[in-house]
Amino acid sequence: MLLSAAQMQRVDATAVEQGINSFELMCSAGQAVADTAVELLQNRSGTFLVLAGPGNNGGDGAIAAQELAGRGYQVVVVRFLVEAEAGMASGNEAELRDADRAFAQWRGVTFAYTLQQEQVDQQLREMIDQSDVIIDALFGAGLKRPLQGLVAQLVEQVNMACAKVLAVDVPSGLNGNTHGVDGVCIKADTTVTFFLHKPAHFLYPGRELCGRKTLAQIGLSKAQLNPDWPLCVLNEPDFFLPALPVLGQEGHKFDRGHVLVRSGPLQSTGASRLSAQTALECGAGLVTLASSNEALSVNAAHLTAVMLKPCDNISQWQLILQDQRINTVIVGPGNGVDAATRGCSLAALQADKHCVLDADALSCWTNTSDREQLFEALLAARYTAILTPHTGEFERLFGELSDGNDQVQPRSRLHLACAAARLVKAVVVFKGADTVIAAPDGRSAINANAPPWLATAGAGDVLAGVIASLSAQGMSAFEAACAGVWMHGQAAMELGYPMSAEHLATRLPQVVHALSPVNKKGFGETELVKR
Ligand SMILES: NC(=O)C1=CN([C@@H]2O[C@H](COP(=O)(O)OP(=O)(O)OC[C@H]3O[C@@H](n4cnc5c(N)ncnc54)[C@H](O)[C@@H]3O)[C@@H](O)[C@H]2O)[C@@H](O)CC1
Ligand SMILES: Nc1ncnc2c1ncn2[C@@H]1O[C@H](COP(=O)(O)OP(=O)(O)O)[C@@H](O)[C@H]1O
Ligand SMILES: [K+]
Repeated sequence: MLLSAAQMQRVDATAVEQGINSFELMCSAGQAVADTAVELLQNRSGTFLVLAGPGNNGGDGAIAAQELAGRGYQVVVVRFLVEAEAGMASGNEAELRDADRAFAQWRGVTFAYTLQQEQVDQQLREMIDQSDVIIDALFGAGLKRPLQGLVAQLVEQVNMACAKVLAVDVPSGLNGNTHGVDGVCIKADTTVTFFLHKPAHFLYPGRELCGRKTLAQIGLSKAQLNPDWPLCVLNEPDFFLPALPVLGQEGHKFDRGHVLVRSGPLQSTGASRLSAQTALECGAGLVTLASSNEALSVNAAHLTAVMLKPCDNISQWQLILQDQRINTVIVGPGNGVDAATRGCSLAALQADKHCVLDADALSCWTNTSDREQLFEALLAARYTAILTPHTGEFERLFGELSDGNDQVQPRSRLHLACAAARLVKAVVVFKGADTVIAAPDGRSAINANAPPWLATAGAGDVLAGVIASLSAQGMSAFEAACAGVWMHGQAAMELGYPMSAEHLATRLPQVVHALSPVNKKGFGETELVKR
């Protein structure tokens, strides 16, 4: 599970309400920072510089300093305080007291600066240049505004320094609520976080700014979580494995679903074939490609196990949709940005099928009344549809969205995907380097296993295919989308760079195979007991 900075602060407060000593939490956090800092030195001797901010993030830094000094390392501490404490204080005196207690335990020298000071001076510059590991304990969950003045300059100096940088909780400047950076931010080699990661650690730019991520347990537990918080997870197999398709011993191919894919016209049939082929190879029982008569022979020349059906107009499409055995439909890949794609998308949504709308089925709603028609059909659909937009498609479809939480500005891809999912009651797979999968009930997942070479022509068509395949085999829309996105990234990782969408489509079945519980079950074996 992932928690925003605000939720983490709530966890902290709940812990205190439940009788957990907040200073002990800080001591555990500081010790974890020290452990990670030592690892960064890689068994060499060296100097640590702790840059400590005015809040509890700085307190963690002070505890780490004392711990490191106790282990015999040379440590320099610089504390940045608010000049007029009363005017600038966070208002939470208990938090300030913990940080002050931490500094009271620090036995070494503290160089004190005020945040109002205008420039990084020579002394500070030298301390940065002479250190081997810089511990960034400036700001964590309590960051309220962009870094300015002295700290902004300081961050720029640190980012240019040769020292390794260890960020405490988050790299200072990364906002744990908006998940973004407004202005400058520390670029860390390693980030140590406590209890649970934040979405900002896995969304860009945070994912890159954090460097390696480590998680330390400091005495918090599920007992401090609010069960009403919508689930946000890192998309990993543990999350979707229990939902993967299970095959009955006497199962029929129709038990594993029948996927219908709408082909593009003669000059653009490849995309839908990639989707269809992937859907079949990832386990769907049957796949049919509905193709115009003029494209039929081109499609036929490339397909064997995927079936073909002629379909020249919306009436024929609706007739095909009447087949009750077809349980899942893909519309969009290579289909064309036109009225026919709009009509076929609406008909699919109205036909009580699981629907994956991708590519042109997301781009063809060019005016407001078109979009309203789509949104109405999505809201009325019997099954939760799955939309798979990349950034351009998302912006065309959803434009300016409000997620009802206007205090969090600017909104990240996570906020936008969740808002879109809620608006149209569909699962939204917001594709990118940090693909977000959002469900209408507020659940969300951030995917982090996809390598950059996955961005290749046709990769999206393959993704639509695997998601539809899993959906056809009985997985819920959200779980099918999460599993499909992860498997897609994993297949690309296994292939390595360079890679084409065709390679991806042929590799995906191996990923499904490796994860599927059915391959561990030993079907077809007859146990013969001899006495
Ligand atoms: N369970 C938890 O949540 C725990 C949290 N701990 C630490 O506590 C941190 C959160 O502490 P706080 O809530 O005190 O917050 P921070 O220490 O992140 O910062 C708050 C202080 O910074 C000031 N400030 C915020 N943005 C500023 C800006 N742009 N320029 C100048 N000043 C700014 C605020 O006025 C306030 O004084 C976490 O990040 C973590 O490191 C740990 O001590 C262990 C337990
Ligand atoms: N930098 C990146 N790192 C990892 N995955 C990426 C990156 N950029 C794009 N992707 C993924 O590549 C796929 C591209 O899909 P899409 O944009 O629909 O391409 P196409 O339309 O060519 O099929 C998506 O799954 C997306 O999440
Ligand atoms: K920090």
